[in-house]
Amino acid sequence: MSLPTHEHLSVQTIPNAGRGAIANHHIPAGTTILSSAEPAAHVIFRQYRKEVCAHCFEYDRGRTLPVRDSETGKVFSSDRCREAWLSEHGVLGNEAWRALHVFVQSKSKAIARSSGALPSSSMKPSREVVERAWSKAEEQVRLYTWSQPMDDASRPPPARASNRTQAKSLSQPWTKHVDPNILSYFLSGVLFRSLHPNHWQKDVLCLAMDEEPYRSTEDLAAHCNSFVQLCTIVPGPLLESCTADVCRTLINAGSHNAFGIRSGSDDGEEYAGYALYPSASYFNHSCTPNILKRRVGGSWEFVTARDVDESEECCITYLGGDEKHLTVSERRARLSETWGFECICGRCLFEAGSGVMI
Ligand SMILES: C[S@@+](CC[C@H](N)C(=O)[O-])C[C@H]1O[C@@H](n2cnc3c(N)ncnc32)[C@H](O)[C@@H]1O
Repeated sequence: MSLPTHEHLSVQTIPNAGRGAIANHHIPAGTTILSSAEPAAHVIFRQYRKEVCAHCFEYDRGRTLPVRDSETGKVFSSDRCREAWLSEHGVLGNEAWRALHVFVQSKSKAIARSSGALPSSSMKPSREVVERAWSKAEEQVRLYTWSQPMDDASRPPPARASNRTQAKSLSQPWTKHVDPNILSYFLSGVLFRSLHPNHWQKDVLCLAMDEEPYRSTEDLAAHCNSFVQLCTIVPGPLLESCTADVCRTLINAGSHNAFGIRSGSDDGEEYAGYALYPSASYFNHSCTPNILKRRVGGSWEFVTARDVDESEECCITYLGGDEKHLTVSERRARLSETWGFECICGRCLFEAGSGVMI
């Protein structure tokens, strides 16, 4: 695994903030220092599925977009976006999205009843509980795979699987609750892993990982169930990429690195989903950022907000526009709640240490 290098930026260690993006040289205001590639994984939340373009993420104030692919359920801003999306995902990708669409449609009544959410406790699961849940999910996948007609003689048999255990496994709760948002996020990442194995290895596996990403035991169960369900849905050639390791990486990386898919470029009101952009994930947060980000289609551009000195850290803001005016303690509380860190940017250190109300 290697860290990315850019014309304007190097990735370096930042005291108490992991790694960050440092300017290689003086950069004048208004310079585009980075354009991200397409996301490695993303989700457009189900309630926005008719309003956000699956290719360029355009959202037009709730307008239903004009081009719809009835087989995958995706909508697009234009035929061009649809064509680009189809060629990007290839035959296998199309087949997988079609299969997911059929599965979700078949569960739509149950999804509507539960509104996609499990009743939630506030208990964060311990690491031991997390490991146990994922081992169980992997076992369920093995049992399911074993119960299917063999089209692949190389599949390993599950350990100690009696017919009774198999039958029991197949009637487990993982078949009942369906979360289309998690399924969609997983599938996009599994496809990326399958279509771009080098980028997965080089770019995704280097990201900062959240080792405790689950908000509650129900949240953990929803992710494990989605993994099992996805294994029963995806076409055979994708199974190699549809593993617990891949899905867990997607969760752990997404938790610390994902960008919101919002209306407008930066501070939009509607939160319609999120996406993982590995090359753009080395920008730390500052409450007085020197870098502005703007969405260009399905990617992001990063532009210097002012002159940046050689060796200065380049930072964006993780806060929304309306959050800039909060006090230091309010900003820190938001960042801690959403991102899990105590902000040590210059503004926070100054305000926290200078008698400004905290
Ligand atoms: C998108 S990543 C940024 C790159 C990351 N530092 C790395 O090593 O890959 C976000 C994580 O960086 C750290 N971070 C970013 N901004 C920070 C700040 N202002 N203060 C402290 N930690 C910060 C937090 O751990 C946060 O979860």
